[in-house]
Amino acid sequence: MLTHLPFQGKWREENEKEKKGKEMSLSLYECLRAVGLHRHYARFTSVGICRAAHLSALTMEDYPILGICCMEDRTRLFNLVQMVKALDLEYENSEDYGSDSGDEGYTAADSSFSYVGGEDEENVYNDENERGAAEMRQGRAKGRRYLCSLTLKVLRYVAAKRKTTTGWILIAGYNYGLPLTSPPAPNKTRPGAQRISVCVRKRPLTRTECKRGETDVLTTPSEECVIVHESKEAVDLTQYILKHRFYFDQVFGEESSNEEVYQRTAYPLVQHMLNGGKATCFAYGQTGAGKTHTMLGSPVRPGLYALAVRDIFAHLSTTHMNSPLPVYVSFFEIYCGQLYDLLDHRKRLFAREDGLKVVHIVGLRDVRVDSVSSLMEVISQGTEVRTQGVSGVNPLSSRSHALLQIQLRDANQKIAGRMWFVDLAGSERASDTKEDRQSRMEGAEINQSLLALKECIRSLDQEQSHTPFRQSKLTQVLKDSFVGDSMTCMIANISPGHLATENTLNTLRYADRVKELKGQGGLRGGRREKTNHSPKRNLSNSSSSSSTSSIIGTRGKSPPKKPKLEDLDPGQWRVVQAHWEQLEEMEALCRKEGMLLCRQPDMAFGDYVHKLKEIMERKALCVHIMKSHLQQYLKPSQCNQPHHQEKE
Ligand SMILES: Nc1ncnc2c1ncn2[C@@H]1O[C@H](COP(=O)(O)OP(=O)(O)OP(=O)(O)O)[C@@H](O)[C@H]1O
Repeated sequence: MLTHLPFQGKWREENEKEKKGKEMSLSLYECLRAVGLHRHYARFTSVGICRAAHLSALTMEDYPILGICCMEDRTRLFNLVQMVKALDLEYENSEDYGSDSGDEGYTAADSSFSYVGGEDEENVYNDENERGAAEMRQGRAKGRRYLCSLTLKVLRYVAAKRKTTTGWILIAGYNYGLPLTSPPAPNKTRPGAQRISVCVRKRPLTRTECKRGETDVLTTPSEECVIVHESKEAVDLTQYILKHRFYFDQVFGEESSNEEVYQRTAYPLVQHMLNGGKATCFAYGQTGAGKTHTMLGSPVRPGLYALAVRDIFAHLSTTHMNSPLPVYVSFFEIYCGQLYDLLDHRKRLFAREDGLKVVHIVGLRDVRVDSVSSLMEVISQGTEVRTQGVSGVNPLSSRSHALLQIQLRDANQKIAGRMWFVDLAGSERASDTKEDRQSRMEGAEINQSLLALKECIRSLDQEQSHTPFRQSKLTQVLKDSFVGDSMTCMIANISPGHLATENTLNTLRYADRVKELKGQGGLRGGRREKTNHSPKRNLSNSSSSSSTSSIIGTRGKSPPKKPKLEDLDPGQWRVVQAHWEQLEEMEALCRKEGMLLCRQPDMAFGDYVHKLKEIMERKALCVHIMKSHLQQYLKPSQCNQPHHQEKE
């Protein structure tokens, strides 16, 4: 407590000695500022507390003397004192810390600081003492470095502490530190009625996962929202939880049945097909996340294939009673960029474009089915020969994309409706796969095709004139589904276990990207306005949109505002920092490999990270970068430096 401390005596003397005409302390001010108590700085110094280290002697009884009265300020000071106490040992033992280097060397003028040591001090010492003076200067320089790191530690500690003590950290639509998704607009159309819908399905923990003691890190608070609770560790080793919130057209919890999922995802597509249209339903996700369970199901719980065919036959039997349209199915896989017929002993197939740019799969076997059971028989034949492999995540992982095509044909054998069900290969990172060459090639091929698929769906969504079908075999054979009046639904399957958190986040980010730019001129614009209250959303919006305006200046928009670093929480600082370093590293590697790095204005931070990861994995030749654009938002060096925050 202050009354028992010789602060009026020993500290003051010490401080008098230390200051010697120099200005007031930096680190104390910075520490107080970090917790929002800098307005009390004068009071602190007036009672002799001029250095951050002095704070460790404070007790709560001293708070009123220092003008700290309200509960909030008391809590802040308490946290700060604990922090300084925790660092005390380091402070005492630090070799870097010069014996006389307290808070000297800096001036405090309101909230801006400048260094005033150095030159002036040299005059204090004469030539004989030059060596000693040089040593002292060195000591001070070390001291200043130490002070800087101390201040940083205090800042990080306090920020982390503040978050942990208040509970969870919430990051909306988390994307490498940049939130992307927004809550859905209130009057949105039903998922099935949209041309493109993106849904998420969470499966329950399996028995094996339960036995392993895995915990469920996913919650689905509403039909459109899923939250990932990611366990993290702060710099001071404090554990905290990051909550990543994502919004989709439809989110299915673990209690949802295949029938329910079907009704809200594929059923509208089947109706569209029965009206002569084209539709595609994708199951996407990490291996073991439930794609096959959703698509194929089991005899007891039939999946989307069977449920769709059930409805098709039911419809045909009522509307075409006399001569129902024949139903044909074909089933093939795309493995390492090659097509194999699963209904014809894995015969190699070729996708060829005719003069009208229509893609045909030459040699593909069609099988006519007349009931659900005959369809299931055909599918089980094909599934048996589908390529599977061992991934780091799953001992029996699907390593190919399986495509089931259901066609209705009229009397002239012309297509009167077509539907694709695509069970995509496991989306886990290539690094999760085994190290042999074949597995790496599989992983790279899968990644490339998934990326191409995302691009195609996005361009379809935005009604762009050019859709990059040829980027992969998958998009090439599905070309027909991306043009005209087609409908698409993507079901992102996610595993709830904590060990799968990273892959789950990647799946959700991917799905989020597919949907991200939905209706740039419409829905998303509306959403953006609606959700601009959050500083994090401001960051997201400014980083992922209108990025050209400040660089190219062609869109007539005012430049996006810089996000303020104080608006980011510590979790974001760290992630941005970490990914930035990773980026630099990857970029350097790309250059070393002689790769061409070209820049494209409309690229968000998350995309950039993804692209670089992709390129590192598949060694492609081109990556689109808007680094200078990113830099203006996310200067990593600023993340930890309060001085820069000040300037912001
Ligand atoms: N919604 C669910 N309810 C109950 N069990 C599920 C559900 N989804 C998946 N499972 C179970 O989880 C396990 C893995 O599911 P599944 O084989 O469908 O994964 P996958 O994503 O198809 O994997 P891969 O890509 O390797 O083929 C299976 O045992 C399956 O029965």
